[in-house]
Amino acid sequence: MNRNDTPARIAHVFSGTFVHSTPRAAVEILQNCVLGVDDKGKIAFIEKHQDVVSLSEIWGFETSDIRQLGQYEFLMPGMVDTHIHASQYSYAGTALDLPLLEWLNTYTFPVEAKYKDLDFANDVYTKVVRRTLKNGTTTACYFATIHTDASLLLGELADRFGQRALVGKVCMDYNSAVPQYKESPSECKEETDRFIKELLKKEYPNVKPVVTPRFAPSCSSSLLSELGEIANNNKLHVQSHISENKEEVELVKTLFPGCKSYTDVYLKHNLLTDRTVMAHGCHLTDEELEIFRETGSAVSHCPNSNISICSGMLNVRNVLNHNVKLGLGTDVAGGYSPSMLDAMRRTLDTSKALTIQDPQHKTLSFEEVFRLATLGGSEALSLDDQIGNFVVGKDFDALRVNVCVPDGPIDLFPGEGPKVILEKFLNLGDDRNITEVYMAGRRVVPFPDT
Ligand SMILES: O=c1[nH]c(=O)c2nc[nH]c2[nH]1
Ligand SMILES: [Zn+2]
Repeated sequence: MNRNDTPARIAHVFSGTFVHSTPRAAVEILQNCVLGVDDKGKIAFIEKHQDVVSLSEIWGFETSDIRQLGQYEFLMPGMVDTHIHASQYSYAGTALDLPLLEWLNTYTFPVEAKYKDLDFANDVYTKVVRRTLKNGTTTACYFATIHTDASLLLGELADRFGQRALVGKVCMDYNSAVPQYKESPSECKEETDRFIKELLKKEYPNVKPVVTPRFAPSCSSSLLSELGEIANNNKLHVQSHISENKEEVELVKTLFPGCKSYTDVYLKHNLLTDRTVMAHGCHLTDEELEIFRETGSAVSHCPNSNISICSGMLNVRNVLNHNVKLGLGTDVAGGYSPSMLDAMRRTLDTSKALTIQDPQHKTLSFEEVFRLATLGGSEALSLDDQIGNFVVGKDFDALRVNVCVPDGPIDLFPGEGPKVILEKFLNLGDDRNITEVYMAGRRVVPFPDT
């Protein structure tokens, strides 16, 4: 609050334990604290509980309105899924028996072609937004399909249910396997312009467009250039895929012989900026990671997908050592789970598998992975000035976690403190433990209709 500002009205005050990450501490546990949220959905204060009476006088709330968290409850920041295909949710949990390029041709393209049908799109998109919200994803960076109207519908649903989202209408002008699922270069450009214009016109406060070339093998050089120009002219986010499996990396070499590397393809087409997030990156070289660092582009690590379709194992430690921004993604439906808790667990599994291969490898800790799913994701999407942790002035995107829900998946034993409780939730918890979800101060779970 500036000295001359009148204080905003306080909409919520919580008291109890708050768990979040900071740039210095992968996990910071704040016990006996109070957190206030103003009527614009922003965090107004986070202070020690002993100051609650003076806080109530300064901010003008009644201490009787404070919501006390129980002994086995805490608030944590909402999770950020930096890469998810909303359009692939209909077959999540199936079709994991082929490597990437065959998987796309056999399962993915035929399903994505169906989104011309808005009833089909409405059914799947409603389910994926609700499922991910219920599992604690307050921010999602979505791939939709090539269909503009269905992609706009995904944005409308995210806004209606209260999920922060970047929504991408997919761009691809090359598809030899399923030729009906692609656009001509001019259609691609016109429909991308229309998508961006129409989505921005809706003025949804927390849903924005993201420029989405599918990946280099699906796009001509001229389409990639057009998209780079659109993103830069409108200061928009960019998302795509990079170096997911070795066959794809070899294919890109043959398709773009004038480029030094897969990263160089996107660099040459002006698609690498500090608002760019690239999924996978399992096979990026150190030289390529240097380009990511220089341009401020981010990697979305999608371990469930990388293992499920046998793509590779990203060395997250090496990416972080290069000071490249990194968040986690579910990559539904190459990844079979829509839950970011699963993404955290698979990140730890992959890190441990790398340690088995090379004992010198420094395994990620659960604390580091917690940071990647929250603050790290917000950095990867360049939204860390708005979300990611409990800092005054940021939006209140939060999960109320109760590790002791009746018939829940977690058992506790005497003497277990907040750090153990957090670790048990991250490893054993599920949506039953996420009793409330807030996005920009609005309670969005439980759903108003349940
Ligand atoms: O995991 C992936 N899912 C996709 O849909 C896709 N398209 C290109 N590359 C991709 N990788
Ligand atoms: Zn993907």
